[in-house]
Amino acid sequence: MNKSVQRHGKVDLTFAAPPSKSFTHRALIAGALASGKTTIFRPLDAEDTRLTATALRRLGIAIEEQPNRLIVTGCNGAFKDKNPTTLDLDNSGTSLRLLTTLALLCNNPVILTGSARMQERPIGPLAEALPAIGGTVGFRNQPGYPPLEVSGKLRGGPVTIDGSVSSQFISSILMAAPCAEQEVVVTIPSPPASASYLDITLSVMEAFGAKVTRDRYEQFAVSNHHHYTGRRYAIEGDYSSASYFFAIAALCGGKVTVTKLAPDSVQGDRRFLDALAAMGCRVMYGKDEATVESTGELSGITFDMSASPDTVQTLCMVAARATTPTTITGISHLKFKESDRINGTAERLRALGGDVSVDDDSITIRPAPLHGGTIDPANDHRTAMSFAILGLAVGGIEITGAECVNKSFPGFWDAMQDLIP
Ligand SMILES: O=C(O)C1=C[C@@H](OP(=O)(O)O)[C@@H](O)[C@H](O)C1
Ligand SMILES: C=C(OP(=O)(O)O)C(=O)O
Repeated sequence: MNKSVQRHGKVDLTFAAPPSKSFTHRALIAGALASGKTTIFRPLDAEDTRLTATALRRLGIAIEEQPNRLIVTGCNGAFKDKNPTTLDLDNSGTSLRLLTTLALLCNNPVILTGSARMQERPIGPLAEALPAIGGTVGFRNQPGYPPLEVSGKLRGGPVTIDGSVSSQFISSILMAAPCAEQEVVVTIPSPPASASYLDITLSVMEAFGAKVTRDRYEQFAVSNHHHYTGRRYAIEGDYSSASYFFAIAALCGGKVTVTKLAPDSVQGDRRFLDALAAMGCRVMYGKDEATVESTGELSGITFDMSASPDTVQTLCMVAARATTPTTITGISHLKFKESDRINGTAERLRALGGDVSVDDDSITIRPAPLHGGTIDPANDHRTAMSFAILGLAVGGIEITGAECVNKSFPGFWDAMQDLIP
């Protein structure tokens, strides 16, 4: 499916944020490990969250679908798998990484695999850490990359893990830890990438009854005497997906309100609004919504996005229309996402006339007259959505393979119907 995007003038629009992908993955996993049933209200129904649900079903978890809710019957920390299982997680990094440690709660070995791109996304640091808590990991092809086979029992104990490539490695151990045979103490020797996602992980763990003692992002001690209990759990709105709507106000001028967002959310991508404010937008918060207002005049900024990886590309689009340069730092791990989002974004902006330079951990975007062109997102949902929004300011941008947004935001093009018919 291709989408042609033309320039649009000032807007005055309201959108509803879709449910959070990260919270939905975690609620499914906590509900699966819990004792009793969990009702998840307003879960995200997207390709990635369906991959997590399908994998849990393959491990014997009953997940019933009802309108706008899922009913999960937990296994009380021990899966009832009868045979070795292969889980294909396509290109859902969160699904594959979080499920890797869950394999230590299975009776049989579990093979975790995925798409060609998923097999280029590293998992070595997690694999190196698992033996310390009872796991055995083998690689089917390239060491350090999926497909991997995981077996063993979640004994628990002290474990040190490098989170510089992905916070998901740490979240994986944390999510399973309440089901270990002994307390799990996770030590992180250097600041983890995307640290804010560890706050999402702890938020869900504690909501389901886990007990975690933390020392900043350096150490987490998870009690094995406080297990997950099934509950009613509502998914909050997704700030990563909401960023595309907010960016419309910045790029076209006018006002955009996004509802169904928690103003006090721990989601790191809430910081995208701070970046817009720093660039000259007016940001206002309501009870469960946020509003961005802009004249369309934007100043460049220097901004650390290390805890907000999924809105870096959205910010790059806004930066491309600012009157002074922008440098975004803390982004080295974006090389390992659905695509190499640092060089991929730079190359695509340059193809539209952009003036962009990159190094291993940052991208700098300078003012330049942009023109239309064709953008192939290479099956990266965030590349497709980001450049679509840029098209509303530049005009004449064609997005090919636009269905790739279904990974995280199946309703994106419908929501944009009035702007991108
Ligand atoms: O834990 C999660 O839910 C996620 C963590 C982040 O990945 P990294 O920790 O690999 O940066 C983020 O990019 C991804 O979309 C979701
Ligand atoms: C990187 C992302 O997700 P995942 O790591 O789950 O593939 C994303 O949604 O941008």
